[in-house]
Amino acid sequence: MNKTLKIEPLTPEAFKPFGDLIDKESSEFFMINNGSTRRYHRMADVDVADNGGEPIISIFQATPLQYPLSIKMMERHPLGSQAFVPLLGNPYLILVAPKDDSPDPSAIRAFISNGKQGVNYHKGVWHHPVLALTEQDQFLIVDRAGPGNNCDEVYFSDKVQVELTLDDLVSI
Ligand SMILES: NC(=O)N[C@@H](O)C(=O)O
Ligand code: NI
Repeated sequence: MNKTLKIEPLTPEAFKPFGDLIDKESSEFFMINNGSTRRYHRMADVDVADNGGEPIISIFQATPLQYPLSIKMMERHPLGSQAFVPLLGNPYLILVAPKDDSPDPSAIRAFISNGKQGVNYHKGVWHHPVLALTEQDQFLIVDRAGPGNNCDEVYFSDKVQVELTLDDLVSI
């Protein structure tokens, strides 16, 4: 199977099958703190309690991979959600595939965040490990610590060729 992924802009509707957008621009807010602060309330839920899991907050500092990128694998977290919030405002890529026993390479979708949009992968959603586009980019991560295996990785056979190029980046 040969496929070059088309990179799509990140919108709540497009990302809905995979999780939540953590994005002020597409969220409601209400005023708090005597009218000095907007609260963009509950953009996503932290779903990590299965099997005695607890929510944790971490920072990832990521190095960009080489492009064009051949997608060799996808992973999922069967016991919990995983949120990525960009800390430095840089665009980054997101690769996801629908929940299934194994990731369907033909169903992989690529999105680009404008650098102000975070994502919260729902439990069990197949995704590629973080894809920074800027050297040493930083992300706040909210995911799960606890017992049990919470990371399934599936490597594609050599017959599967899924490419990600930056040539046709949607201007965002
Ligand atoms: N392994 C790890 O903590 N990171 C991945 O889950 C990822 O999605 O980047
Ligand atoms: Ni992950």
